[in-house]
Amino acid sequence: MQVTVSPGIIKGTVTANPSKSAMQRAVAAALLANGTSIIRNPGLSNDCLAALEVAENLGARIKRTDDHFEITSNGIKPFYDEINCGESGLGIRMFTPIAALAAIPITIVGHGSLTTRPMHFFEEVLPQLDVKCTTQEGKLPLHIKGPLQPKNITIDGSLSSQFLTGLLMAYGAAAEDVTITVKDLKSKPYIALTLQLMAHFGVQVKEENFETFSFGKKQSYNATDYTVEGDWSGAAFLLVAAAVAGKAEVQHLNTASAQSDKAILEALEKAGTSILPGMFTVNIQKNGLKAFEIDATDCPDLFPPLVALAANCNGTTKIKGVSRLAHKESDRGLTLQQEFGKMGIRIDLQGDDMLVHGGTGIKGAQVHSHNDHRIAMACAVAALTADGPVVIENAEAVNKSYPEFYDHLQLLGGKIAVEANS
Ligand SMILES: O=C(O)C1=C[C@@H](OP(=O)(O)O)[C@@H](O)[C@H](O)C1
Ligand SMILES: C=C(OP(=O)(O)O)C(=O)O
Repeated sequence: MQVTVSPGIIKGTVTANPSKSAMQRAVAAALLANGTSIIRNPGLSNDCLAALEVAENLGARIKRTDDHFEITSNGIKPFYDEINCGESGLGIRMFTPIAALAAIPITIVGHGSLTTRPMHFFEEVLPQLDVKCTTQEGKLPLHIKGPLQPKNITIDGSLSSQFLTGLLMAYGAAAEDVTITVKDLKSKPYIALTLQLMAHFGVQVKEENFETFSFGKKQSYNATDYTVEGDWSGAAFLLVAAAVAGKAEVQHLNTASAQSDKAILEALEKAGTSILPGMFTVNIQKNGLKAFEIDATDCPDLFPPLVALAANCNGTTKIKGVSRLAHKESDRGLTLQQEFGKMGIRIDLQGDDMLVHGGTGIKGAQVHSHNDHRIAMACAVAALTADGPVVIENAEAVNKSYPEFYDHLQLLGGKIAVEANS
């Protein structure tokens, strides 16, 4: 699919899409519980749909109604010996330890960008928990055979927090008097989100300095009612769109959320935009933009909207944490440099820093998403202040996290033409 975004003014109100990070965790917790859980405001992005399918294959029964999902489960009772996590990094890293709670051999597959992302962590860590595990030279497919036995263990958290999320979720159903110790954990707020979600489903973990995670007496997940929060990661693009090209109100955003990407507010403030955050609404307005400095090590998904913002700020913006981007849906430091380069914006990558030379004028161009949803969305936002239309190839990549994205941008006045069969 090819989408053309023309320069224009942003004005209007929109409701944030549901957070895929929250939804995927809730589906996993509902699978681990006994009974029927209700998930309200459910996400329907590809990553969320993949999580629902995995939960079904691991034993849950799922009923979809107009506005919620009912997930009925009796713990991990796989119907099949294979699960498919689609393109979701969180999905595979969270559901692998969960699937390993079962005693049968299970093959775990995925497609697209997921087939190139690193999984060697499992080969190193799962055998320490009595799970046999093989990969294809550190990549998919994974073959596992449990049952996983929670034990005291020390892991490396520097590549991704998602492996720890998976272990925490699985330990929640089976652990007794054990501790997970983590060295050099990155993306810490995502772990706060995991612990918050586990607590909502009745499982408590004692966390200290994001280094030790202790489980006391054996616990079990309670089936419950859960409403998925609005997604700060997707909304960040809309907030930046307003900051560079007009004004907007984005509703259903919890400013007290554990989501890491609410840090977009800090960047917008540093760039000098005018923000009015309510508890569940953010109003944002263009207001003379200046280059800024921010550390995005713990909120790596913000790089693409931050680059779209920085391209519009006079001066050189410095964003720290670029090494975190190498193993996302694309090598995002490089793809941002390449695609924004086509639009006339120079980006330098210096060690762990990204330098965006903004305020030099954005040019209309033909760009490519590299099958990375956040690259497609960043280019669409950059187009709003370009000197001509920006044509985005492989624009359907947004379906991974935010299928409503182009509709939402249009609701805010974005001029968008979609060509289905290019
Ligand atoms: O737990 C999660 O929901 C996520 C964690 C982050 O990954 P890392 O921990 O690998 O940074 C983030 O980039 C990803 O989009 C979603
Ligand atoms: C990296 C992302 O997701 P995941 O790692 O879950 O595939 C993302 O949504 O940008």
